Amino acid sequence: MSEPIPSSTTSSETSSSVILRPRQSQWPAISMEDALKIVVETAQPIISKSVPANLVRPGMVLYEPVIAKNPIPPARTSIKDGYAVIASDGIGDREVITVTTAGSITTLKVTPGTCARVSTGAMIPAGADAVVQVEDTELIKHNNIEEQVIRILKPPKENQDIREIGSDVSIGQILLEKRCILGSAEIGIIAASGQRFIEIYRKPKVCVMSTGNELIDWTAEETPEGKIRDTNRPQLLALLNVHGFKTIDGGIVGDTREQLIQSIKVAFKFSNVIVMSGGVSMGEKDLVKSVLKDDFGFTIHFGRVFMKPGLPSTFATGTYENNDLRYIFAVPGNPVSAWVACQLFAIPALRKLGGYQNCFQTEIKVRLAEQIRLDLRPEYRRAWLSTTDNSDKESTISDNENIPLAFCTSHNQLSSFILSTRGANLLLKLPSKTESQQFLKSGDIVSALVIGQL
Ligand SMILES: Nc1nc2c(c(=O)[nH]1)N[C@H]1C(S)=C(S)[C@@H](COP(=O)(O)OP(=O)(O)OC[C@H]3O[C@@H](n4cnc5c(N)ncnc54)[C@H](O)[C@@H]3O)O[C@H]1N2
Ligand code: MOO
Repeated sequence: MSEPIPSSTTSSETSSSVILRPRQSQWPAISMEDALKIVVETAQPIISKSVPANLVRPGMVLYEPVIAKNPIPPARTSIKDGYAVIASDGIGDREVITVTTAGSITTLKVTPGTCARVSTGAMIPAGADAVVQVEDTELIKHNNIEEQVIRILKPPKENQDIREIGSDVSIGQILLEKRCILGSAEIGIIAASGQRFIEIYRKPKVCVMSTGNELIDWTAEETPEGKIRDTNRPQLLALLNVHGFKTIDGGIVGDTREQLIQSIKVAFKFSNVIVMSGGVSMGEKDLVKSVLKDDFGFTIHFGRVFMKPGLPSTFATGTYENNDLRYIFAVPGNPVSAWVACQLFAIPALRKLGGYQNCFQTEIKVRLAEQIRLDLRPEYRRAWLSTTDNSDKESTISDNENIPLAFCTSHNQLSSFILSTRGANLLLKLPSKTESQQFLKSGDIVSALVIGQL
């Protein structure tokens, strides 16, 4: 856990009194590596809850393994539409003594020289030990309604085309491991397991609020002079929803200590995590860190991170009213910084809280489609992956050319330029510039975080 640089400032000095504000940030700009380590080490999964099996949904994470309550299949069933026979009878004519279709039961027994007509999925009648598919038979006698005698044309082998009880899954078998993330396949497996209740990790509820006197709601018909539309709140609510988290809209909060305190208190009534944007830098109205530290007594784990965009990103935790740990991600107000910082810090923490084993975005190697001027800070540049397929010229291209190309979404990558987020499915991880390296060339290979559908 990193502590702020010792400072002689008091709580009143970090208030709105502009003449007293510190002229240098009190918060060391820690490395991205340290910040991410702090975030995932601090975030601890919340408790579990039991949900009826028919209410499990994609994205839920298992708190306990799912165990088979019944064997699959639960009875000996036919794999084919055909005839259940006694294998040792070999080829020849058989009297059809009964019929079983999927879901029906017969008490009749197949005896030498007889057979039962069966459908795929039907129970095999007692006595039979093989199924002969209809294609390998011939109809010999019928009464215009029912088959009476059929001929087996190919010698059957014992157990042919029969699924034995429990041959797919036995009782007590672990079907899904603890921490498994449920998708459509896993939901099907849960349905087959016979379990009626499933224990899952409780997902955190996240309140999203925007701070700033300049903000008006994005639904407003007009933008009054001096105001701007609150874009961060809808953007971050949607981002969190895409990642499967339940969100609460905390609205717009004015830049006063009282309004911040009041809004955070209300948010804590409904959520254990707050993502708030704005008010974390050096301006006289940037009160968020001070409110969290001085009014809520929260620990500020970091107040700046040496990265771009998102330098003043802040992460704080503390308890409020009960002993549950509350988490606050205070991301910068610039829309791009807010979006990137939420992806980099809040999403991994929320995934950890929700029981996910792998909290971070998938990282891939990409080839730069253009030259990039490096920044003093390590940068997360918005980009999209080319889907050009090179498979037809595989033998003529080098290994590097096989690495997919990434195009920056725009040349303008300022943190205020919201269009730089448009279409981005990657965040390129660019290193800081050095004396010897000021640029990356077109064709250079860099790592990138996957943040959208490829
Ligand atoms: N003297 C310094 N000034 C600034 C520094 C610094 O280190 N020293 N850091 C800069 C960096 S980097 C960033 S990023 C911004 C972040 O500042 P804040 O988090 O305090 O954000 P605000 O000042 O409240 O707003 C910044 C910018 O974004 C607009 N904004 C805010 N909220 C929203 C919203 N919900 N929707 C749309 N736009 C929003 C706001 O109007 C400002 O234009 O600080 C730099 N300054
Ligand atoms: O870090 Mo700020 O987000 O560069 O603009």
